[in-house]
Amino acid sequence: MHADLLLHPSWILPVDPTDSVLIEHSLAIADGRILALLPSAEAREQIEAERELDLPGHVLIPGLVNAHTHAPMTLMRGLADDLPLMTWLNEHIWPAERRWVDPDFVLAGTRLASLEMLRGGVTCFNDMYFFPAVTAQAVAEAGQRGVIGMIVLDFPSRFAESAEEYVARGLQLHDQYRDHPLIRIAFAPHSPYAVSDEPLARVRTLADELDVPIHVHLHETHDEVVQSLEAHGERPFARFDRLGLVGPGLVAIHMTQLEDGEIARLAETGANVVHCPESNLKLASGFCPVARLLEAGVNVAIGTDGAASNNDLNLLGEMRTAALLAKGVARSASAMPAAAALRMATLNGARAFGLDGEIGSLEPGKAADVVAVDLGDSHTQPIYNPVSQLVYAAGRHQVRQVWVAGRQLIRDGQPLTLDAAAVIAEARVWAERIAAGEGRVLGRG
Ligand SMILES: CSC[C@H]1O[C@@H](n2cnc3c(O)ncnc32)[C@H](O)[C@@H]1O
Ligand SMILES: [Zn+2]
Repeated sequence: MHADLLLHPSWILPVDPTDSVLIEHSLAIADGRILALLPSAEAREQIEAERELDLPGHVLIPGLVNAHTHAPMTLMRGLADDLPLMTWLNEHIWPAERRWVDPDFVLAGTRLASLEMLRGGVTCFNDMYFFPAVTAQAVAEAGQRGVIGMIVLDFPSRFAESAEEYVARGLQLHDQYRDHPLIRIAFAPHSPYAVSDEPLARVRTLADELDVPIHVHLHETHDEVVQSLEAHGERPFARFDRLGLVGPGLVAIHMTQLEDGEIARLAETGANVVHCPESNLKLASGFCPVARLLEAGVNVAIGTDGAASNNDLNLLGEMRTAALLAKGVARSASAMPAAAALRMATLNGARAFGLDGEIGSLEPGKAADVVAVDLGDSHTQPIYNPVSQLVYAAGRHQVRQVWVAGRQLIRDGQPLTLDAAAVIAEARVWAERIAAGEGRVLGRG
């Protein structure tokens, strides 16, 4: 057999149905896809590779999938902290976005986000933000994978005047990326409180026609549910169900407020939930009942949310928070084992966007989105169990090598497709502009 690249790590966590831990196995890549996983002794004998890479002390995992973020908001990291959701949004973030967000902001912010995520082993992310064509362009240029949202809101922004215009601009984006190998387009109506029934019904019809997922903030806080009961006489999830939006294409972000009947309905319709534990904790939004959702058979993925409410895009850290929080919420130490957290951050994320045939696990035939994490650091020693070390002890600086579709994007921790110094300098220019406009003082950092 001929391969372009043959990797020899100490462990491979393929994220297969039995949560295997492969020791002394190798992974072969050819034409951007995984060719084989096999014992290293056999691989060295049977596979003729253009390049071989010994990775002693490293664990290979599938590329991480950040299932919900707002990439350009890296430029608003730390702009407004320690506030509840609606104060944070209405009094700080939305006014700042009205003032600052334009295509250049989105380009600089997405590049900063891509750099952060790639260095942390995130090979694919699902995004919702203004000027999504600019996000898509930046992600494609970085060689990363992205699911980019056709956003819909009732209110105007610099991007669009009306719900109809948001939809029209989204459809143009969908056309533009119809055949792109790395970019997928999904609908992303913001939330039940920012999008009215008519555009939601249109989104549902178009999503069915185009066969794309619908990604939405849903049941993020208790106040959202109360407000919906006052305005519509029903809970937001019931309203979405009435409008025909609840099904396998629904990707519901947050879901901190759930009744038993709603969990059953999510399970029976095959809808997906994205858990954003750190954003929910920081905004004090509530706790997603992840263990109950998993037990009911709901597909649950993990997202960071934006860098203005987290405040990082560290999915390795998010897995740890998700696993620890699930145990606390369920009062059960086995509520989310380490392997379940890894599955949620990889295969479940892929599945939420219909990408599980292509990415999310290390299987022959799938795209070679692969991450090597060095567990040789003092704080991940000794290694009784690499899954445990990865989820409970490792830091993202231990991500050393990253490939997307077989192309290396991070080598020895350094980006190959992004100029880190230029990306940081560009972000700094934006920070100076925003700080000056908002009457804030920046240090030299
Ligand atoms: C339509 S562009 C995305 C929009 O969402 C805002 N946003 C960021 N984080 C959250 C969150 O946790 N809940 C609701 N809305 C959020 C972002 O600032 C953009 O305006
Ligand atoms: Zn969000």
